[in-house]
Amino acid sequence: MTLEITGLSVRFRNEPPLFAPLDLHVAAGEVTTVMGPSGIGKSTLLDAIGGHLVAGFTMTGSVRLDGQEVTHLPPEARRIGLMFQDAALFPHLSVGDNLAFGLAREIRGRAARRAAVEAALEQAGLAGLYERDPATLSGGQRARAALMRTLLADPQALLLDEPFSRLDAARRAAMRDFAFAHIRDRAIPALMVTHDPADAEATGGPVLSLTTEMPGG
Ligand SMILES: Nc1ncnc2c1ncn2[C@@H]1O[C@H](COP(=O)(O)OP(=O)(O)OP(=O)(O)O)[C@@H](O)[C@H]1O
Repeated sequence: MTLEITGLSVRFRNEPPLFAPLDLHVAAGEVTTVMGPSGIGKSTLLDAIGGHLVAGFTMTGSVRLDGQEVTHLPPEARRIGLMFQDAALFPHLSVGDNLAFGLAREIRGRAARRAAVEAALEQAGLAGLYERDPATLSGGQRARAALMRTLLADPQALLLDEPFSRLDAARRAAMRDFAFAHIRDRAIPALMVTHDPADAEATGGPVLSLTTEMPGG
């Protein structure tokens, strides 16, 4: 799976575009880091790619997954996973049911779905916590559960918006390894917004700096 962005720009109402038109190719299993000053439109860029732009914002340009144009598809048809720093688990569902909520529809039947969730919990270092109330998890456990819920939807691409910024240094490194290993294993392209150069370095991938400078201008 590859992610290809061509001439993408976003504006709010009739204001000037947030950033210069963007061309970007993210290879399978690669994480491209998006950096840039506060307010330049990093989160908005991810919203545009995922199809989640809020009212008032419009985009031009195109988003393709494996060569297929998804620009005009609703978010659920794009199958692009989004993980952000405040990703919350549903408080009224157990940890396991939170993950089951994310589970791809292709996995059918109670037993098969339960088994898929148990396996995912184990991979995330959360074995045995299926019935737990999310409120009783540690911050790191919650973050892993939220990331796993996103991964279980079998996304074709992953958008990470400061996913690790609430974690302490040790958990942060562990979560990064966990996330990047999944991205490589599943050979999906990923874009990660971060303010932390250490996050960018850990990806081993390219860094994209959003700017308002127009090319040649
Ligand atoms: N609902 C909204 N209505 C109007 N303007 C908005 C709305 N949401 C965001 N903006 C504006 O759009 C611009 C881009 O915001 P965005 O959150 O994408 O920036 P960012 O680069 O992710 O910033 P940060 O690094 O601070 O998170 C900002 O100027 C912001 O004020």
